[in-house]
Amino acid sequence: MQANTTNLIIAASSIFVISRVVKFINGLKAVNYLPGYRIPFWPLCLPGAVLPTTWWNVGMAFPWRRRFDAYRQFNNESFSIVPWLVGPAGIYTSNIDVGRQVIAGGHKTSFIKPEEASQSLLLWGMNLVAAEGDTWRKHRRVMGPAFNNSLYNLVWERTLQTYHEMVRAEGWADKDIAEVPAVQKLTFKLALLIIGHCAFGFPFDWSTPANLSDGLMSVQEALRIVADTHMFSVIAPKWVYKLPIKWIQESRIAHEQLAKFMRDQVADRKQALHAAQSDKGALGRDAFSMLVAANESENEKLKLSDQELIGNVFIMLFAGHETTAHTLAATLGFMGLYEDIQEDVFRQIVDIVGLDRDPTMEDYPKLTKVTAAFYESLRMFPAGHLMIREACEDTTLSIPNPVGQEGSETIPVPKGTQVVVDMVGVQYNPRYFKEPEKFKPSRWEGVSNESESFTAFSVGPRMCIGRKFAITESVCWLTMLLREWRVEPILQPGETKEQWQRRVMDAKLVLTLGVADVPVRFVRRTRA
Ligand code: HEM
Repeated sequence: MQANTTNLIIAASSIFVISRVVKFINGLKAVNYLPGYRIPFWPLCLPGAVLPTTWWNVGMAFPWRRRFDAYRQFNNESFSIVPWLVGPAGIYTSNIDVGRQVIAGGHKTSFIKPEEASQSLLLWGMNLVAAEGDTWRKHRRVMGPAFNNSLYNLVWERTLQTYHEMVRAEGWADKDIAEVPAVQKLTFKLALLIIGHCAFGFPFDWSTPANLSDGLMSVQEALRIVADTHMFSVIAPKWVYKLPIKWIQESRIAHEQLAKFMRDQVADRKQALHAAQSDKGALGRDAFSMLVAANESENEKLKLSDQELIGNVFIMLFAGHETTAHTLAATLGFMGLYEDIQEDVFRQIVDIVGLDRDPTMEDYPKLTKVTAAFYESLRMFPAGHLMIREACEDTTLSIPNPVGQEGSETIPVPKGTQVVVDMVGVQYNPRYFKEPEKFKPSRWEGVSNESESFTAFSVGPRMCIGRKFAITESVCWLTMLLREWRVEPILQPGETKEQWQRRVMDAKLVLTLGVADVPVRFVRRTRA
C-alpha cells in the first residue's frame, strides 16, 4: 500500500517536472531564444506579481526598480522573460518602434490586450480601455466626439474655479505658509472634481465632507475608497464582503453608494435626453450625454448596453483622475527640488499672464515652461507604465539592433506570446533621452503639444483619448499655483534635498504608476 502511494507520488512528480521542462523549452522557442530572465514566475500574474523584486523573481515593480540596468544587462532594448513554473513566456521592450507594432490596434493587428490583463479594468463593464476590435471601434466612435475644444475650454474654466475654491476651502486665503504632508491629497481631489464635472456634469465640489449630515458617505469619498480598494475588489470573492472588517465594510458601502449614484445619474440623463428629443432642444455634448445617447440608440453600430455605459463612466473617472493626479504630485515634488527651474517657470508665468488676472486659453500655448515641467515629470513617472499585448495569431516582430548597430532582426512570435511595452523603459531609454535619469524640462521646449515624440500617452490610434484634457487641466492649475506660491520640500530633521529625493521621489505602483506621498510646503510669494 505504502509502496503504491510512493510510486504514485514519484509518478506525479515526474509528470510535473517533465511538464515544466517542456513548458520552459516551448517558452524559449516562443521568444526565439531572445536573451533575458529565466525565472519561476511571469511578473504579471500570481504569485510573481506580488512577490518582491529579487534575484530569483523579477516581480511587477522590476521595470521601475531596475530602470537603469535591466536593458543594459542584456545589451538590447528588448529582452525575454521565460518562466519555468507559472505564466506565459514574453518579451519586454523599451523600444517604441517595437511598441508601435503591438499597441496600434486596428482590424489588421496580430496583437490584442490579453483577457487576464484587462480583468482589472472590467469590474464595472466593458469599456474603451479594455475593448478590442469592432467593440473598441464602437466605443471610440461614441466617446471620440466628446473630446473637443469646447470640452478643453470647460476644463480650463472649471480648473480656475476649482483653484479659487481650493484656496478658500483649505483656509489658505489668509496664510503665508501652507504645509501639506502628502500633496496627493490636493491633486487627487482636483483631478476627480475636474473629470467628474467636465466629462459627466457630476455635482462634485472641494468642500464636500467625507460623510454627509444624513450619515451617508459622499460620492467623492465612495469613489476614493473604490479606487483605493480596486485591486482587492478584482480578486476578492463575494463572501469576503460579509467579513466584519472595517475597511472591507467601507469598501462594500462605497460600491453600493456608487452603484446607486450611477443609476440615479443615468436615469436623470435619460430623462433629459427624452425631454431634449421631444422639445427638439439640445442635450449636452459631454462624454456622459454621448454615452447615454448611445445606450438609447437604435443604431447597432453605436448602441452601448447598460453595462458598457457604466463601464465607460467608471473607466473615464479612474483613467482620467489617477494618472493626472500622480503626475501633478510628481511635478510639484520636482519643483520643490529644483528651485532654479521653478523660478524659471514662475518668471514665464508672470511674463505671459502677469500677477493680477487669471490665465486664459489664449495663454495656454505660450506657457511652454509649465507644460515642459509637466511633461518631464510624466516622463520620469509614466503613469500608464505597462502596455500589455498578446499575439492572437502566429506573427513576427521586427526588433531593432542595439544602439550603434544598424538594422533590425525579424523574429517569429507564436500565438499566445505576450509582448509588454515597458513605458518606464521607453522613458529612460538613452536612445531617446540623453541623461534620462536627470530632470530636464528644457528637453520639451519647442516640442508641440501634439508631438508623437512625447510617448507617455502612448502612440498611434489607441493613444490616450484624454491627453489634451490632462495637459489643459494641469497647465492651468500649475500656472495658478506656482504664480502665487513657492513650493519647498518638507525635509526631515537633518535631511538634505538629495536624501529627500531618494526617500520621496520613488514609485508607488498600483493600477497606475505614481510617486510616493510628496510632503511639500507652499510659501506665499511676496510682490516686489
Ligand atoms: C497624465 C495623464 C494620463 C496619462 C499618463 C495617460 C496614459 C494613457 C496611456 C499610456 C494609454 C494607453 C493604454 C494602453 O494602450 O494600454 C491611455 C489610454 C486611455 N486613456 Fe489615458 N492617460 C492620462 C489621462 C487620461 C484622462 C484625463 C482620460 C479621460 C479623460 C484618459 C482616458 C483614457 C482612455 C479612455 C484610454 C483608452 C483609449 C483607447 O484605447 O482608445 N486618460 N492613457
